[in-house]
Amino acid sequence: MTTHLTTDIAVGLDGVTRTYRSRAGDVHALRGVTHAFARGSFTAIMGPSGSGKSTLLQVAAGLDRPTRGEVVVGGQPLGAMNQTGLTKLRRTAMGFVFQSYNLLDALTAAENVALPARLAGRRVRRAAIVDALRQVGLEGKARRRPPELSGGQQQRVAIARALHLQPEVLFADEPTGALDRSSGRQVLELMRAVADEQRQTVVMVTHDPLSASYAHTTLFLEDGLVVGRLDRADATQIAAAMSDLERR
Ligand SMILES: Nc1ncnc2c1ncn2[C@@H]1O[C@H](COP(=O)(O)OP(=O)(O)OP(=O)(O)O)[C@@H](O)[C@H]1O
Repeated sequence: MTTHLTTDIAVGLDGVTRTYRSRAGDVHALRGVTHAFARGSFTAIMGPSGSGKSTLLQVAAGLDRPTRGEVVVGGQPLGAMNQTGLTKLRRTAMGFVFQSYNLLDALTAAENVALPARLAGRRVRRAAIVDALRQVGLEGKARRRPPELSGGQQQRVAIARALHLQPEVLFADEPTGALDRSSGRQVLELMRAVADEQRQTVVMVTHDPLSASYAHTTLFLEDGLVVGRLDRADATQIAAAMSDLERR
């Protein structure tokens, strides 16, 4: 992967393997994954349990190092970075959203959104916080604390927190896993809008074909390899591809 080709690639994986060594033997969680996540794309990652989805997300986000291969985020190869550099890049270039919202109950929504920037020692602009909350449709809830918000609203605060530093890429692991259908839909529509309107890049692990149908592209993992891909597919097509995989 040469630098002049990476300008429109938010996250690039080149021959990535990840082997966990354990007393019971080696576990090959990723066996050689090469994929370019284009800037402004929304990609869902699906696959049977144990196929390597979480490992892929962790390695792409620099939370875990590949055994072999290279990960490039925003044009920067992660392999060449030390822990301090990686932490800095994660704070500025990446946002994270998980099934559990990980908000602090003692802080208001606005303070939760501002927290990563504060931890990174950055100046927090009030206007940027208001913008981030507006982007997720919560401009009127800035002073509420998480216990005073619904699950869907809390997840949207978590997304505002992830987006407020304008990261290159938003990584999401089962972001709607704890939400009812209608709140889940709002969160998925929001992530799609983030990609379509802000040209930010979203990579989401999910078990749910309906969630995956909000993405532009679904990648299918099996046994540590990307074994398939669907573009602009609906939930029925994605579910059919998943059951084919699980039947093999
Ligand atoms: N820390 C670890 N040590 C040893 N093996 C691990 C470790 N983490 C994951 N694995 C193994 O690596 C493989 C891939 O795991 P991973 O969690 O990436 O799969 P997944 O597709 O996210 O699964 P699920 O859908 O069940 O969350 C599995 O066989 C798992 O048991």
